[in-house]
Amino acid sequence: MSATDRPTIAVFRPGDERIEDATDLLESLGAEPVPDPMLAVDPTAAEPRTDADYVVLTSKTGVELVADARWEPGDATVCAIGPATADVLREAGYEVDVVPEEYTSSGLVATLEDEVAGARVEVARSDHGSDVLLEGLEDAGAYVHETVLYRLVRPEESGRSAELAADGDLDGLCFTSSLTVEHFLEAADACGVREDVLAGLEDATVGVIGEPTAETAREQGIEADLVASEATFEALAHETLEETDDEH
Ligand SMILES: O=C(O)CCc1c[nH]c(Cc2[nH]c(Cc3[nH]c(Cc4[nH]c(CO)c(CC(=O)O)c4CCC(=O)O)c(CC(=O)O)c3CCC(=O)O)c(CC(=O)O)c2CCC(=O)O)c1CC(=O)O
Repeated sequence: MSATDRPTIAVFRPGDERIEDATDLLESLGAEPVPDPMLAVDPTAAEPRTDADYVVLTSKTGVELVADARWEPGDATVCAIGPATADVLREAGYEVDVVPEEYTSSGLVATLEDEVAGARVEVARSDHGSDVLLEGLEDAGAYVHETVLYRLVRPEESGRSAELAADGDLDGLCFTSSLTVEHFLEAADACGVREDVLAGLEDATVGVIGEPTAETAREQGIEADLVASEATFEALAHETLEETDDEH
């Protein structure tokens, strides 16, 4: 716990309004947020193909970039990986045709696999998107093309949360993607404290946004205490804080 007796919760969202929203939400729930952005966006200036039957968008960032480029979907079926991405599409004036029941790459594959045989599917996303989506759609018979709209990099100044974790001063962590886990541990390596961080996390609540992130954490030696009941930051924040309160 911090000097204020409020649980300290680290959050790693990109350093735009997403980290501000996350910080505001955690504060409103009674936590002391530790904002430590682990992702920065580096646009490539690439644009989605215009001849696709289906176009898949997997993030708010991707939507903002295509909207800025005044991308026109034409007759394509527009698919969003989850409700947050769908909301940003609608706010930008696009119609959203498909949102899977489970907000993950495999959830999208499950939703589309019966209808995409022979179709051209454009996947527009970052340079770190998972192969599950491309391979799953190809296995369903689609002609899949990926456009990398942006690269995701670790901000140089990131790492404050790793130092706190190494000292046992974090009560909870909210990991919002696989790369946030990897970059958090890279930051720990940069400070030479990986082993202390892993030990410090034993007493903290580790929350992750979805099963893909939980799997990455496991591969890196971090066992998640909870997987959010749906892939939204709101669910992740509430559930991580509840678990943190239960444990302290
Ligand atoms: O691991 C990486 O960082 C690179 C691959 C990657 C993972 N996430 C993003 C885009 C992105 N989303 C969020 C938060 C968030 N995730 C989801 C569902 C979701 N999206 C993906 C990837 O496309 C996955 C992984 C997968 O299934 O392969 C998942 C499942 C959850 C998981 O365990 O990762 C949603 C739902 C939605 O979009 O509607 C959200 C939004 C939640 C909300 O706003 O409430 C983030 C972090 C963040 O918002 O803090 C990111 C990374 C930043 C960005 O790209 O803008 C990617 C990149 C990609 O898809 O190419």
